[in-house]
Amino acid sequence: MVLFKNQLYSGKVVLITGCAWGSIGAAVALQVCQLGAAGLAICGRREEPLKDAALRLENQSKTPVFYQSCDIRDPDAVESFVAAVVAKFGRIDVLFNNAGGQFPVMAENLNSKGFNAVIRNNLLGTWNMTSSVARLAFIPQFEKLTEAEKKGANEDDPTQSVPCCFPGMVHTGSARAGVDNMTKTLAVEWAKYQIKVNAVAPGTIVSTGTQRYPKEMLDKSRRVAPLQRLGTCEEVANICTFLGSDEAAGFITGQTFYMEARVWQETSLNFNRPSYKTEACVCVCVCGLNGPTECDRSDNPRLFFRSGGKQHHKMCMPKLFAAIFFALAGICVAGAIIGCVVLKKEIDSISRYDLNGTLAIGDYILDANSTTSNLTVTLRNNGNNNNIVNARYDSPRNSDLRKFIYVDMCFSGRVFDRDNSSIKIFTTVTKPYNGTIIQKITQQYVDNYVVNTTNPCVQIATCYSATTYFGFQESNTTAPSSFTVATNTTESTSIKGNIKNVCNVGILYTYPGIAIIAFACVAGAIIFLSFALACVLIGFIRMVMLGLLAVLLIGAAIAFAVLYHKI
Ligand SMILES: CCC/C=C/C(=O)SCCNC(=O)CCNC(=O)[C@H](O)C(C)(C)COP(=O)([O-])OP(=O)([O-])OC[C@H]1O[C@@H](n2cnc3c(N)ncnc32)[C@H](O)[C@@H]1OP(=O)([O-])[O-]
Ligand SMILES: NC(=O)C1=CN([C@@H]2O[C@H](COP(=O)(O)OP(=O)(O)OC[C@H]3O[C@@H](n4cnc5c(N)ncnc54)[C@H](OP(=O)(O)O)[C@@H]3O)[C@@H](O)[C@H]2O)C=CC1
Repeated sequence: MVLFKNQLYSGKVVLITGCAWGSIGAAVALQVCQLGAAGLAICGRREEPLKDAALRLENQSKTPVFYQSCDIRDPDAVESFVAAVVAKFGRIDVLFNNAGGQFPVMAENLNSKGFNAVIRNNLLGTWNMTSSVARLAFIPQFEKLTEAEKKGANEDDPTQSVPCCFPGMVHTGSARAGVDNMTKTLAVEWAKYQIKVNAVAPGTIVSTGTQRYPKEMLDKSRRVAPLQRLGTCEEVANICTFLGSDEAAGFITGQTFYMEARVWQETSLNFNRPSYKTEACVCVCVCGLNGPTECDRSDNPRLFFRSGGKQHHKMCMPKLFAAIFFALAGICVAGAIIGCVVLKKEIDSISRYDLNGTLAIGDYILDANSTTSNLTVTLRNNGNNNNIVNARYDSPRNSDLRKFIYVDMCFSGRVFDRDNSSIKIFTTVTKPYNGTIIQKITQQYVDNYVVNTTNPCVQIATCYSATTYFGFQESNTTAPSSFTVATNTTESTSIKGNIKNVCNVGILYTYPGIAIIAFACVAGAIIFLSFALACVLIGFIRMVMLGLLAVLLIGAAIAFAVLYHKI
């Protein structure tokens, strides 16, 4: 590909700083040599890469190459190098200030020495070289021209200047900004010598230099680049060669060419920015009277809410939703706490009957919170079954919502004073709240539960508004004579001491309404909290999808709760 006129650099002596093979400087050098440069001078701190580059350049062109080790930060070394170039080639026509560089570092980790090193490299070094070449070559050469000939040497400056900012490399950003201004200032100041001063800000270029940078950093550069790729040394060389040619760019001066115009601007915007999409932003602008605000100027499609006033508020949709969901989660947590406290209070108020002693006929088991009698143990003289002891249990609060109450009755020994006899239990339910259920439960105990002396506990279920009679009957159908004590109340005292404990009257299921609300609040808190976190972490679209899923889950949970409640 022939980009430039053959021999464009014919007769020109070119000085390029920093020219190791593979660097931008070397690419510029190759082009100018192949375009017929009369002489090339290169420098760098290390001699070996210079020697290598000089050999390659001479192999690929007819241009004689002069190289010398020189640190551009050292003004004396620069002065001596430039003098040597002038001595070697007699003049310098074009200077490419290419040498430079820095190291990636966060500002807070950058010490003064490091900052100074980079400023010296990129700003001071550039100045040293520019000043030396101007004083030792450009200006004297100009002075020697006849009036007719005074039409110019030119200088091309391929260091970057950063249009916006340079996150992660404040030192070089500062330096490049300095070079940008230096370019403009010298272009104006030295126009009288017909020196044209331009700068190139290449963006991120694949080179030996960037190979030393972390891959993530280069990936990020690629991502934010308008063209979604990194540049090549040759592409930078093209613009440099163009600018360095008086013939091609003779009227251009004082310019900084941003090869990848918005790259750093974009990088800075993306620096530490959350990952959610900006197009989902709601822009709430409370506008003043002075016309459009920053919201109007946004590139992204946004929703606007406006009112009068002087302030401007912006809030992104995910954040807005996150705030709402956090608030809802907070309400749910409060509801759950209140529900649990109420439930606990209710559970604590449930009677714990522990008679720890003898239950006598006619004794009452009192509800801890009630002065009314709840459980009455009486004798029932039914004529035929004269050996039956009956207890009657009236639920303590007929008006409340509790449903099932378990009464555990434990015996320390036999109910009746008769060795090795088993006891059969039966219950009779009157006024059942729910005949079917009660019957089922009581039936279970009636049929299956046989108390003997080694397992003397029974459990009897009752329900509110019901009166349950339960009793203990000897399995032996023939009533032993000693049981006749139960045939009348006066003799009932003989069962004293047989029933040791009637304990643990507790609830199975109390205040189902409150329980459901508390459960729903806990579930709601979890769900809303997840929503809020989803908004913050995964963005709006995914959050909406998660939201739909959550709505389904909530629906299923409510349906389950209602069904469970009904059953
Ligand atoms: C996305 C990419 C875009 C841009 C791409 C390019 O530009 S590509 C082109 C890329 N090509 C280039 O950048 C090539 C040219 N660049 C260089 O030669 C170096 O980066 C230089 C400019 C710092 C000079 O280095 P030197 O050794 O001659 O320097 P010195 O002895 O005068 O002072 C050194 C002081 O600076 C500090 N410091 C130095 N390095 C590091 C570090 N890695 N870590 C932390 N700190 C560091 C340290 O304080 C040290 O003092 P100490 O603690 O030692 O007492
Ligand atoms: N590559 C990129 O993406 C970008 C590069 N730039 C700039 O473009 C220029 C070239 O970049 P690139 O080719 O990638 O860099 P490289 O690191 O590949 O090459 C830098 C060259 O400069 C020489 N050099 C560095 N510091 C000094 C010094 N103090 N005195 C003399 N010579 C020096 C190096 O040789 P030695 O080590 O032997 O001294 C080397 O030959 C640099 O200024 C760089 O900062 C700007 C923006 C982006």
